Amino acid sequence: MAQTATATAPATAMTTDAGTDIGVGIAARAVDLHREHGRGSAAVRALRGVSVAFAPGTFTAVMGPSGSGKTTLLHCLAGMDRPTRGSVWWGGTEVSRLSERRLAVLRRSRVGFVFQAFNLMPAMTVAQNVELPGRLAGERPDPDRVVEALARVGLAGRERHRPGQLSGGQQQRVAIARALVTRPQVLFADEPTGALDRATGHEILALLRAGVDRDGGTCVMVTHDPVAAGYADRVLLLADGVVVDELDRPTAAQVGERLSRLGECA
Ligand SMILES: Nc1ncnc2c1ncn2[C@@H]1O[C@H](COP(=O)(O)OP(=O)(O)OP(=O)(O)O)[C@@H](O)[C@H]1O
Repeated sequence: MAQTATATAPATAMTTDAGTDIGVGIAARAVDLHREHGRGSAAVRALRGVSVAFAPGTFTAVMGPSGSGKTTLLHCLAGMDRPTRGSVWWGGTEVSRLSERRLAVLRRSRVGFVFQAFNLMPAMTVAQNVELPGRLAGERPDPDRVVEALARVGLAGRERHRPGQLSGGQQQRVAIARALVTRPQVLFADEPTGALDRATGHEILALLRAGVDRDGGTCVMVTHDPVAAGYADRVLLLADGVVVDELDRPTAAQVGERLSRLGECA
């Protein structure tokens, strides 16, 4: 794709599929997002017109049945996948129109991503893992930032350990520090507690919640777990590639109930 000038977001309030007015102060948003995987008769319409906005300083959980498009939405929002149609914005920047090169540079500084499986390099130290994305981008590591990022996730003093010397929860903390080291506008997390036991999962969720409450970050998390979704300010429910419902300040019980209703409809 040709390199394009940075476009400016329209200064109008917007509405999600569920009809909630989000307003103009947004960290990220999707506008009429469509994503088709494959072509012709084998094509799968993973997203079929998702419009949603994420206000700064909020924690959103994305839920829905298997195959409803959660990961596809997260990847499009994080600039890791390109929508077939529609647009993705980070603040006033239209991400979906950027060249690959500009997108890669911007993605490094503006968003962080945490995976279920931690994705750490076992032969590297904790500090080297946190520095790695910057090094791959040709940047000189800033040791103070690495130390600060590790302190924020409760791992001060663990810089020289290897991932194999840490528990699963601590490894996920390293992955979160790696995602936060550039102080991104939005942290995206795909099932960040999926590989952890319940107690450790709660520690990670509390950490994500603190990143929003204490540091003013914005977090968007895919999860299958209603208890995890209970940490969020808002839950978006996806089914068949569209947002079908939205819950504000949800309890785990409310989320579970809506999910089972969705399951009955599926
Ligand atoms: N690379 C791909 N090629 C073809 N189809 C894909 C690809 N990625 C996803 N899909 C399809 O798109 C649809 C949405 O997938 P997606 O992974 O976004 O759903 P999900 O809600 O995250 O599912 P799960 O909860 O099982 O992880 C599914 O039907 C899936 O099979």
